[in-house]
Amino acid sequence: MKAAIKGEGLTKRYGKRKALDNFDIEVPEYAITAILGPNGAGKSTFMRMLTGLVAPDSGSLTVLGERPSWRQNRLVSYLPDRARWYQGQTVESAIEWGTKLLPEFRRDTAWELAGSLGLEADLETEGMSKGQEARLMLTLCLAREVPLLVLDEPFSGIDMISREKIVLALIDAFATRRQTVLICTHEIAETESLFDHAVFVKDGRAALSGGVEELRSRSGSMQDIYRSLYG
Ligand SMILES: Nc1ncnc2c1ncn2[C@@H]1O[C@H](COP(=O)(O)OP(=O)(O)OP(=O)(O)O)[C@@H](O)[C@H]1O
Repeated sequence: MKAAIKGEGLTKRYGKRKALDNFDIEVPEYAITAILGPNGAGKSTFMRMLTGLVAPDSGSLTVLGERPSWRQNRLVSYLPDRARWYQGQTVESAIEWGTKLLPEFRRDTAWELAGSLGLEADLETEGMSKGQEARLMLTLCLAREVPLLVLDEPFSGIDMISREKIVLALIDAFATRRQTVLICTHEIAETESLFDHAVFVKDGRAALSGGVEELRSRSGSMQDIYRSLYG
C-alpha cells in the first residue's frame, strides 16, 4: 500500500489547548478514507494542514509525496467546513468561476452534478439554504479531476435523499477516476458503506485506524466502534 498522505507526530497548539497531539496518519492512495471523531477532536485542523492553511508546530506531513504548498494545491480539491461566496454569485457564475480558475475543473461534470443535486442555474448564493450551499460547494469540489479530494463534512446540513445522491456521485466519480478521497464526517450511519479505510481521532490523536473490513470483523460496525471509543 502506497500512502497518498503521511503525517507523523503532528502537533498543533492553540494557546494551552492541543488541537492535534502527536497525530500519526497514513492515507492509502486510490481509496476512500474516513476521518471520524467527536466535536473538537482535531479533524478540521488536520484537514486544513493538508492544504497549508494551518502549519503544524511540530511533526512531518507529506501530501502526494511533497509538503503542503500552494503549488501542491493544484492537485488537491478541498471542501472547507465553511462556505465563502463572492457577492451576487449564482450557481451558474460559480461554475463559470470554477471553469476559469480551478485546476482540472470539468464544466460538464459540474453541470451534471448540479442537475442531479437539484441546483438551478440562476439560484443565488445569497439566501441559499444550508443544504443548497453544501451541494454547490460539493459540486465545485467533485468536478475537479485531481488526484486528491479532501472533504470536510460534505454531508452536514444535507437531507437524506441528497446525501444518498452525493454518496452515489462519489462512488461514481471514484469508479471512473483514480482519486484518493479523504472525508471527515459525523454521518457514519448513512455513509459507512463508502469507506475503505477509517481513522478515529480522539483528543488530537489517532486512537484507532485500519481497513474498514478488518475493523468491522474485529470490533463490529463503525457505529459500535464509535460508541466504544467515545461513549
Ligand atoms: N483557529 C483556532 N483558534 C483557536 N482554537 C482552535 C482553532 N482551530 C481549532 N481550535 C481548537 O482546536 C480543537 C480542535 O478543533 P477542530 O476544528 O480541528 O475539531 P473537529 O474535530 O474538526 O471538530 P468538529 O467535529 O466540531 O468540526 C478545538 O478545541 C478547537 O476549539
